[in-house]
Amino acid sequence: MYTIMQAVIYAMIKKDYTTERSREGTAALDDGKRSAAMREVVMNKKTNLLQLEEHFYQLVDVEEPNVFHNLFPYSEIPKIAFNDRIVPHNMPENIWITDTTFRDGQQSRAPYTTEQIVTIYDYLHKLGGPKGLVRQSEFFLYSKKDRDAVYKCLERGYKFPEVTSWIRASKQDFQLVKDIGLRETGILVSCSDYHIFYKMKMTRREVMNLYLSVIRECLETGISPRCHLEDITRSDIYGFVIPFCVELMKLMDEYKIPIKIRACDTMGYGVNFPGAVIPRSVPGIIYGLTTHAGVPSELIEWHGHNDFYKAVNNSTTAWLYGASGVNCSLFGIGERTGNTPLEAMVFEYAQLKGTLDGMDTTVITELAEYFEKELGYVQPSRTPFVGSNFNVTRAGIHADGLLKNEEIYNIFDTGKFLNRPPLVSVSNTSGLAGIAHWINSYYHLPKEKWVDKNSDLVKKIKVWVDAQYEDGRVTVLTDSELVEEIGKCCKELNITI
Ligand SMILES: CC(C)C(=O)C(=O)O
Repeated sequence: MYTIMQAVIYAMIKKDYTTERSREGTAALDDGKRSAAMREVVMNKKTNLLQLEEHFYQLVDVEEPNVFHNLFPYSEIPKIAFNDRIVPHNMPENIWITDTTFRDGQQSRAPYTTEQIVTIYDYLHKLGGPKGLVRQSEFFLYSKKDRDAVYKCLERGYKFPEVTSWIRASKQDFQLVKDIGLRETGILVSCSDYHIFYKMKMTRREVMNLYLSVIRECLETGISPRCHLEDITRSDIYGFVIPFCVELMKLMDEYKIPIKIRACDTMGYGVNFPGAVIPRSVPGIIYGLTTHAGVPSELIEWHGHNDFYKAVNNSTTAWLYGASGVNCSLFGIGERTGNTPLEAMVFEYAQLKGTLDGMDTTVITELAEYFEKELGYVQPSRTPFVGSNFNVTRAGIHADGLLKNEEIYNIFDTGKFLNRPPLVSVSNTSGLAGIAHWINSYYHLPKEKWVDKNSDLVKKIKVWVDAQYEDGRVTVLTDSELVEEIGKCCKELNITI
């Protein structure tokens, strides 16, 4: 039972919250007095808080679906609305990446062979480093081929990425997870009224009861459930998600088995702008889960999609506001526009934490090469970190800068971290500096042997390059064309490089 003081605080909070909700049709977030009171309650009496939340956040069992047509009017572009409620930063001390290359990733392309899965899994292990920052990876268990891949990955004996599963939510499948020797499984618990009413044709109460009974069955088998709250960015956070998560936390207390919450931004509607309203606000959702549903950070993961180009920023935002995990797929390969690219979050991690903590970023280049050679997957050339042009400059003026000091036009030491030193490609806009840089980097010339942009060789090549474009050429020059021409010019000038 909670104390009278806590009850008073809650009455205060509830009054405030209810007024806000009716005023703005959205959730209460933070403001000075209330959050201080909340924090005090959280820090002093966690269990009591959960009891209080239970009283406070009851399921709102609506008769008609709330599909937020004010934010998502289907025949118009979705809207981003603001109530200017600001949520405090709350980055957990430990943050990490989880992987869905073999689940969401594989859903959107031809299946990988068992051998390919094992090779990619090896790479993920190496990339995550000794601290296992690529912490988990999830696998289908549907077919024999899926299960073979799991067995082969388990045989590797790596602690990280931990192999987890994705199954149909049924007793037999929970048993299968257990028999294979896995500890955790993902379970689909779609949470927006789009899914509850239109897809499942149920009420919120019915769906919640169904989910809770399935999760209870999973816990009975001794398996830790990871609840994938599909379409959370179109869901009623306070009317469904939080009451549901409060129930999940109670089950966790009862069974003493961790229950994870994966917040799935299925359609990529999440935004990270301060003061945006839920359900689109990523900070607001994470705040609601940690503060109102009492879910510990280490049990919250964000799963993003890139429909509005926001997958990376939203995932970083989830970290910043209290989710320990971000769920990603390699190169962002996933449904429609894809998921949060795993390699991007490696660099987000390093930027937020000031260290790679042992992650081996050169593996990203190896993986990109593997995907190209083995799977025929060529990265769009301008893709950050892995596209053929990500650190290639064309304009002469930029090449001039690169020649003077690489730091001017390269994002970081890409040679060191990705085995990809910056390059210039030669075209009509490269200028003398571009050609000089190309020669120096292509032939790996030591600094003392660098050719200067005013050298006879560079001037001669420039005449040849200009002539190509005067004849109407529109493409960049290939390496072999340049090598041939440089060879000829060196002969004529009687020099070697
Ligand atoms: C199917 C669900 C879990 C998902 O991946 C998503 O919502 O994006």
